[in-house]
Amino acid sequence: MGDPHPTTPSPTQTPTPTAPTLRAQALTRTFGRGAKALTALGPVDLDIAPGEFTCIVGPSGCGKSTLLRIAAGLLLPSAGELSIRAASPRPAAMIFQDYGIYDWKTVLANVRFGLDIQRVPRKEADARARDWLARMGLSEFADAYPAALSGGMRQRVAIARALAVEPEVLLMDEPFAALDAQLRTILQDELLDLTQTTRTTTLFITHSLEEAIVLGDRVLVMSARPGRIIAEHRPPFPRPRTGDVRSTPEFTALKSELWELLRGEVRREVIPA
Ligand SMILES: Nc1ncnc2c1ncn2[C@@H]1O[C@H](COP(=O)(O)OP(=O)(O)OP(=O)(O)O)[C@@H](O)[C@H]1O
Repeated sequence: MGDPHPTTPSPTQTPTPTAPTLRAQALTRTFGRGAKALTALGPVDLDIAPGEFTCIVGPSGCGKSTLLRIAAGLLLPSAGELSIRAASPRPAAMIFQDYGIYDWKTVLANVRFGLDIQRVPRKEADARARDWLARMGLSEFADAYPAALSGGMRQRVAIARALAVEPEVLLMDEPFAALDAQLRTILQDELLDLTQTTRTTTLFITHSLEEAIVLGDRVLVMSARPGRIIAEHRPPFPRPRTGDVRSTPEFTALKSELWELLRGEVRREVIPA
């Protein structure tokens, strides 16, 4: 049997300049068994370079969350593999659509949560959590409970909590989907600002093409289930960029191009062949 992890690239392969932080190879996930088995994802091959912000768009049910859950280690692949190249044993932090924060903990305790798990000393953890709350404009809510916060503020708490642990990889599953359009735009701009400073390697799932184009170094389009990557685009906006790119003709053109691709896949999902 051949070595599944050859160390020397074959002559036909172009060597990658930098080893990817996240790599998926022939990744597949099936749910259920026998006649009821449903292939949700794959095969997916994907490399994400260090510091790269990759967005994935695709029709509902095409396996986007499944891919992210495998990356987070919450789910095992059925075949293929996904590996994260990182220095720390818990390199990834995840942010969900429904915030995933604890109602019974104060805002400060929520932001400190990941640091407590990492056994960061209390004083340092408090200071780092307060620093992130200040960056997210939430200092005055440190002692409040999440029930007292708006949806946008809760999502800021979730972002602060994820970034406070200084993750090597950030996994975001439609983090702004529950917010209204104006707030969504504001949080997109904030995230743009933050991630351009931290340069955290990010995999971001969204239904919104605008969001993907504003935020992503790369936008990947997935097919209808079982989700495979069918196209890749690089928004032509140099970094650091701002939300102003939304009003450029290039933005509108790319959005139309992506929608043309996606429309076919959404139709396939709604009206299967
Ligand atoms: N634990 C599970 N058991 C059985 N089926 C599952 C499970 N998780 C996901 N699925 C199925 O796998 C498919 C892909 O689901 P997934 O949530 O990954 O899609 P998605 O692209 O994230 O969808 P959406 O955009 O609607 O959130 C769906 O058909 C879903 O019903």
